[in-house]
This record gives sequence, structure tokens and C-alpha cells, in this order.
Amino acid sequence: MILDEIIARTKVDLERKKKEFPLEWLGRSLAYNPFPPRDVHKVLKSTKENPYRIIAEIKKASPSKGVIREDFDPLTIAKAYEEGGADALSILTEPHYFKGDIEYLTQIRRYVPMPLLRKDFIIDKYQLVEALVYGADFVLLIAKALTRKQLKELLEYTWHLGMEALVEIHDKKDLIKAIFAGANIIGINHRNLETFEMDMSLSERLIPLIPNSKIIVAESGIYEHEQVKHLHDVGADAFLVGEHFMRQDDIASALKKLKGETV
Ligand SMILES: O=P(O)(O)OC[C@@H](O)[C@@H](O)c1c[nH]c2ccccc12
Repeated sequence: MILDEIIARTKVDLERKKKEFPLEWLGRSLAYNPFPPRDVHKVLKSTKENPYRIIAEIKKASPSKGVIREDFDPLTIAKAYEEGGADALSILTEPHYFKGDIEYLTQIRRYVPMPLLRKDFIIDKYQLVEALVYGADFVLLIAKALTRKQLKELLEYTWHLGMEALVEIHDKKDLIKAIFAGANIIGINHRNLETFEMDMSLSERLIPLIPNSKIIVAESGIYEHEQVKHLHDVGADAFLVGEHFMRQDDIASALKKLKGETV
């Protein structure tokens, strides 16, 4: 199972990092944290003026597609996303399967003003402190990768650090976990992380079960404005889009088009 494999690899990396750079050291640098986390609720909640909130993803590769973008410069991509009007950015930091790098967070945070999501397989508080130190405003927590207790603990520690979390779900069981943990932002991933199968109707089936107060993010497999419109009609506030943008020459125009603007 690919999710288990990625998590096993993440654990190995984590043990190594904890030895090389213990949490106490990492925590110490926070006394001078130059990157205080910013509020993401306002940015992600759909409004009449700006109904389609876009979280634009920076991702070089994925386990299902291999390398998606050869000519990969995270800063150039971040600028194009800013120009296109992205509301937030999702930065893959997982190094082996997605060819990400935690340093991208800091580099991008210094370069563009949008809030940043650390997109990784978070299973330990250490990674949350790391996210904060490197400049993330919010983090991904995958319900399927965590027990109820772990999810709740990691979510509460995320808030303790002043950040927010996008809690990702793929079925009713995950949704119950997310609600139980108290998630404010719920992401519905149309892609099954264990089989890579896509189910674009998942949002319309799960959204009616989610309390109104939550911010809802539709994730994966989004490439055209019609989909965004439909997902917004069924209740999504924001849209997480990666591969479609990564395959464009003119990323800024693609983003505007996805929002339904004429370019
Ligand atoms: O590239 P896409 O199909 O637009 O999907 C983006 C994003 O949803 C996807 O990268 C993603 C969603 N959840 C994840 C969890 C881990 C890694 C990646 C993901």
C-alpha cells in the first residue's frame, strides 16, 4: 500500500532528523521566529466577491505520475501563482515520492505574500514545529494516516503553535474522525491515496454531511472552470489544484481561466 510505504519512509527520515537536530534545538529558534503564521480562514472561505478560492500547488512529481514538470523552479511558479490570483499555495515538502523540499517553504515565504500550506505526511509533532520554523501558515493532516487520537493531538498542537490544519478525508469514516478531532478546515481528496483511483463525485456525496461552519476544500483532479463551478454549487469554498497547473506553460493565465476570468 503506497500510503503505508510513504509513511514508513517518512518515519525513517524523522528518526534521523530528530537525532541530528533534536526538537529542543528546533524549538529554540522559535524565540526569534521571523514567520509568524497568518490567518487562513478569511483567505479560504468563499464569499460573493471572490467565490472560488484557489490553493495552487507546487509539486514536481507524484507517485502516481512520476515527474510532472521537468522545468521546475518553485519561485518562478510561486510568482506566476501570485500573478494569477492564487489565494494560498500548497508546497510539497516530501522529498522521495514528490521530490519536494522543506526549504521551498522559506524561499517562497520570502518571495510572495500568500499563506503557505506544508503538504507532507505529518505523523509527529516534530514536523509541526518544523513547518512553523520554515514558514508554513497551515499544514496537511491526512485522516487516513492517523488514528483518532493522533489526529486530535496533532491538530491541537498545530493550533497551539498558532497554525491551522487542512484535515484531509476520503470517506465517511475519515469525516467522522475529522469532526471528532474538531477540524475547522476539511479537505475532500477525490484521489484515493491507497489505490490512486479518482472519484470526482465524492465531494457532492460528503459535503452534505459536513457542518456548515466548516471551510470545505475540494482536492485533486480539477482542471477546468466547469468543475470548480459545480463543486462550488455543492458547497466547496476552495479548490486545491496541482497537476493541471504544473503542466502549463502560462500558469498565471491557466489560474485565471480556472477561476472563470477571461484572459
Ligand atoms: O495534482 P492534483 O490532482 O490537482 O491534486 C492536488 C492535490 O490535491 C494532491 O497533490 C494531494 C491531495 N492530497 C495529498 C496528500 C499527499 C500528497 C498529495 C496530495
